[in-house]
Amino acid sequence: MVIFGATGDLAKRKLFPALFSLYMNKLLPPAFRIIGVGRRPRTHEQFREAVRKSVDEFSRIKVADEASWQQFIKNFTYTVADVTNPSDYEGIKSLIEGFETEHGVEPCRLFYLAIAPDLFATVSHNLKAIGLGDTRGVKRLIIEKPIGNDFLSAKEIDEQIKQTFTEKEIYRIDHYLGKEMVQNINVIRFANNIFEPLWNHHHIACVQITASETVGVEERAAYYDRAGALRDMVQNHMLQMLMMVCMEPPSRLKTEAIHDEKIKVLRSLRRYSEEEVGAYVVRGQYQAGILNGKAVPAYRDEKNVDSASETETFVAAKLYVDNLRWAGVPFYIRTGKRMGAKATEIVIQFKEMPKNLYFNKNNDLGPNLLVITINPDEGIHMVLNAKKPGSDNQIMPIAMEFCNNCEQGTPEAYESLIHDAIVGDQTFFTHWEEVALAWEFIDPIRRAWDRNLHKLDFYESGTWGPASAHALLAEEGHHWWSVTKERQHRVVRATEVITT
Ligand SMILES: NC(=O)C1=CN([C@@H]2O[C@H](COP(=O)(O)OP(=O)(O)OC[C@H]3O[C@@H](n4cnc5c(N)ncnc54)[C@H](OP(=O)(O)O)[C@@H]3O)[C@@H](O)[C@H]2O)C=CC1
Ligand SMILES: O=C1O[C@H](COP(=O)(O)O)[C@@H](O)[C@H](O)[C@H]1O
Repeated sequence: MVIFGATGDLAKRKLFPALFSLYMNKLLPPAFRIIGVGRRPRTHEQFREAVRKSVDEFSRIKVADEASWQQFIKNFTYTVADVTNPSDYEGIKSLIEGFETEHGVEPCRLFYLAIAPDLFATVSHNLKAIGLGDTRGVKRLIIEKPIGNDFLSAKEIDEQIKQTFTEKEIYRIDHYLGKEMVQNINVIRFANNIFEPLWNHHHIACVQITASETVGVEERAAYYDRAGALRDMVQNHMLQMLMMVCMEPPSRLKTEAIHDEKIKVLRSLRRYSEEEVGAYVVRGQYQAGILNGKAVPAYRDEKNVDSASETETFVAAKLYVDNLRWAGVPFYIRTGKRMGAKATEIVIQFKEMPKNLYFNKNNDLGPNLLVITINPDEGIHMVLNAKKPGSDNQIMPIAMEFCNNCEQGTPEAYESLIHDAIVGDQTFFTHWEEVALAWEFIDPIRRAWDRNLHKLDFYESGTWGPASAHALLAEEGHHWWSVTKERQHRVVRATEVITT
């Protein structure tokens, strides 16, 4: 595996720890080599020390003994190369071929582009020019999101990389698809007969998908201030979770069948014109506030952010999937930085009972909820109504709960995805058509905001987004649910969370 961008943030925080965990779980091939590439000069030793630091700091599996560490790290080498310079690929080529000859193995080459998307085409082109693009054995290209910054730029990148790699050789990472509970959505839906008959507009009132973060822009302003939350999170992760919830059962558990069903969801996703965007999509930017007892600055005061930046750090939207299954069901999505808690979760809110036999002055009969918690807690819980102990007809919500990661740690998303790329399973990678359709949905929203047709709202750090994000649901008589760990036996309204 050649990692372009081996001196960068992604390699440090995600790729090296994932590789180490795979190694410790005996999920790497018996003979492998990791070739790190970057422009910064590094000796092999310095590179290996950087990998060790990253594993110590970020890996879920820690180094337990020096002997196994040495066995692992001896497979890492580094070479300096500027990917825009074709002659710099000579060094990479000789390291690859040297390894293959030494071990007498057929080529099985994975090129991981942990670099900016505007370099994807250059690398693919240069790999082909040096003869690394047409191997006898296996070659695969692993690329990160976001691919391009709109449909046209993504298409251009795609056409260029396809001069070297076929669709079947391109592994587009959306790390949310590597998360255990995102992969579990299909199983929960298609392996439980109690859910599938209810999974439609007859029984579901609305679906809410939240991916909230407490972190701010951190060190990534150069990228983020240009991208914003719409491109950074909605175009990929949020729409991927939506597809997993909405897709029809695939004819079989094969990559193509699953991709086909996901693509159909995006084809049914209602598109908004630039003029309509204001009625369905809210954008926000964080202001200063208090998070975990600590004062945090406004987005505009963050390092390397333009002091008049209009970049959105929060998006909420009301989406519709216009097909027979989902006609009329609102899908509310929200994602943002510097929010009240780190939580990724999906709430399926079922319709109310047709008649309330338990009507009392408290009006305490709430809807049933199925909550899929993705991060940091992994699990599912169902919120049901039960009799309040000792009362006559008072009702209280109770939760039936399964925790996926309480007893033992589960693999990190990058572990699953790197492993899938090694064994050639594209199921949890994004097909080009998903990328294209997602951009076609996103582009008018972005254009409407660039034209300032709809205003940017502000929210205090540590809260749940601007008031307009709550109004979006109130119009339909809904409100955001918050069912996080601290409140697992109590269902509270998001509005209460703000005030508590
Ligand atoms: N960081 C994250 O959490 C996430 C990142 N991504 C995506 O991953 C990719 C990498 O992101 P990230 O690691 O954060 O970025 P960084 O800016 O931290 O790292 C960029 C890397 O690219 C290398 N690089 C840049 N230009 C060249 C060049 N001309 N020749 C060779 N190497 C070059 C740099 O190496 P050097 O300086 O040594 O040349 C560095 O290793 C991006 O596409 C990003 O969108 C996606 C999801 C999350
Ligand atoms: O891709 C991205 O995801 C992270 C959030 O990922 P998570 O696994 O911690 O939920 C986000 O912080 C980042 O901006 C974005 O590029």
